[in-house]
Amino acid sequence: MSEATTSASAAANNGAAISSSSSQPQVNTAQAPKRPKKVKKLTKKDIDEVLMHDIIELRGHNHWDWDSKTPPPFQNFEELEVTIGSLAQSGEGLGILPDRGEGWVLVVPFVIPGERVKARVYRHNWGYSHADLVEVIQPAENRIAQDKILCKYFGTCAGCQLQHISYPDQMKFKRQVVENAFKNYAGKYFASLPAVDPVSQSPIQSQYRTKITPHFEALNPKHQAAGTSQQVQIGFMQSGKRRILDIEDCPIATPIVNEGMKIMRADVQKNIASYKKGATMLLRESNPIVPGTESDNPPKTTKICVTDHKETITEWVGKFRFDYPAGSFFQNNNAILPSLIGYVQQQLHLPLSATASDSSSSDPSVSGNFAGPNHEIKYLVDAYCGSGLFGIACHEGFKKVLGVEISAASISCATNNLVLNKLSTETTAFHLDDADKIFAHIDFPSSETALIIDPPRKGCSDEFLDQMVAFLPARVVYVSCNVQTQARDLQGLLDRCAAKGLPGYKVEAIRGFDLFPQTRHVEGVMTLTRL
Ligand SMILES: C[S@@+](CC[C@H](N)C(=O)[O-])C[C@H]1O[C@@H](n2cnc3c(N)ncnc32)[C@H](O)[C@@H]1O
Repeated sequence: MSEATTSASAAANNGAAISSSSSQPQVNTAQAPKRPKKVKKLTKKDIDEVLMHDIIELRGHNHWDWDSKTPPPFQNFEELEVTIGSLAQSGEGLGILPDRGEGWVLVVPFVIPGERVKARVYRHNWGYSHADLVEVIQPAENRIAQDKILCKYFGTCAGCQLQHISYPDQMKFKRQVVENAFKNYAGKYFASLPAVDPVSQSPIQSQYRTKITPHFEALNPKHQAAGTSQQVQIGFMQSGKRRILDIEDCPIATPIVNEGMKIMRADVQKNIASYKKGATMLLRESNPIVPGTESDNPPKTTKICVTDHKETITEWVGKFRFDYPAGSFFQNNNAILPSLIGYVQQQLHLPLSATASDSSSSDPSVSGNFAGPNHEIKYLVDAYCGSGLFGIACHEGFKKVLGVEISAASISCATNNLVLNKLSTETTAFHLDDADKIFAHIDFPSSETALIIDPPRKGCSDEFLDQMVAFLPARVVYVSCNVQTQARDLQGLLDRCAAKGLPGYKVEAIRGFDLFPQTRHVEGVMTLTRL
């Protein structure tokens, strides 16, 4: 059973999306999440706020009958029947309880809109409660049959949210997630945005993750002292609980990563008594060149699983080789990278007078590479460049490329990747710096410069957007694993332009890429042209 919060008011104190000073819970749907001066890690508040947008959309209004003292209209751990009305961005189903309170909402994982389900409530917020799925009473016609579900841990493990949904339906859901993000967090400009394009599919929907990070906890010393036998749990968090689920293999991870997991599990199990604390393990696929074949064209590669953060990973994206530290950032779905890169490249080189329909007409997962360089745009800036993925793979057609990254280990790999890919260090360079200062070092003419932004989940800081508006690159391609902060940043950018009396940017295209099949996550790519 899940840990319960005993009163709605206690839960509401955590759910800061709801104003506790007002007698009615409110979400300010007109404004983007408040941006701290220097952007920090995303908090539960931000996540609750995203969920609240989805709840308000389902209820059709933001009027509530409760104040912060109102307890939920049922007992803790009560089992309730509800019909699922929609899927939240979290991948959880939302259902209104018509006969309990006025429109109290249940948040239930692993369900599909239209299904009648039984769920056990365990944590309450102001106007909604989280519940474990107990039973699907009336399954949706499109629910994947239990014996066809990819993973035996699905429904218990917190890692995947969508394995019970067909892949085409996952794509429809993710497109909606992207659209809702722009509606809720760039609402002022939503009417002027192009329709969100269909999500580009991953060529494989299982065995795609090149990196996983399972956890384990040390044995409980009290049980050890009493000589009670204990089973060490090595795996991922359980859905809705703060407990680790023991997992022997993960069907969305690549085969070599699963082989590595077997070896690592056996090692941890054997030596568990020596661990004072639990830990998170790293398992990452690497494809190094087989020694002696370096001068072959192409050289032979092999697959290994790396577990040491400091080791170097070798990964191939199309014709490019990327070496990077095992513990640093790199995209986790190698199979979709050629089409993501092809699309970003195509978007960078759109004619500056392109229309939205020009830019979104082709499905990059089918068409592949870009049509050719746009001679109006000669310079490329790669902000948050990591180990140089976009700067290197998209360098063709640019006179100069400059990348900036805050991790010293990544930047030294990015520089080494230039050499590995035989790119000139005269025309392509990577600098160790804060992206907030990226334009301080750039003497490219802004009307001939394209900017790639690929920040962490928290998005860009105020300082980053301020300097961007001071520079005004002619083309921007913004890649993000968090479409809510991406949309918030778009609004921040356009607001800044308006405040300065500048015409701002036209949004050419918004498209999701499915880097994370079977999960709720989607990568957003947005293309802007300076007006
Ligand atoms: C989502 S990753 C993208 C990396 C790269 N574009 C890729 O696709 O491999 C974000 C990167 O931003 C870097 N980063 C975070 N904050 C930064 C900052 N303030 N300035 C520059 N880089 C930053 C991180 O170290 C990380 O490598």
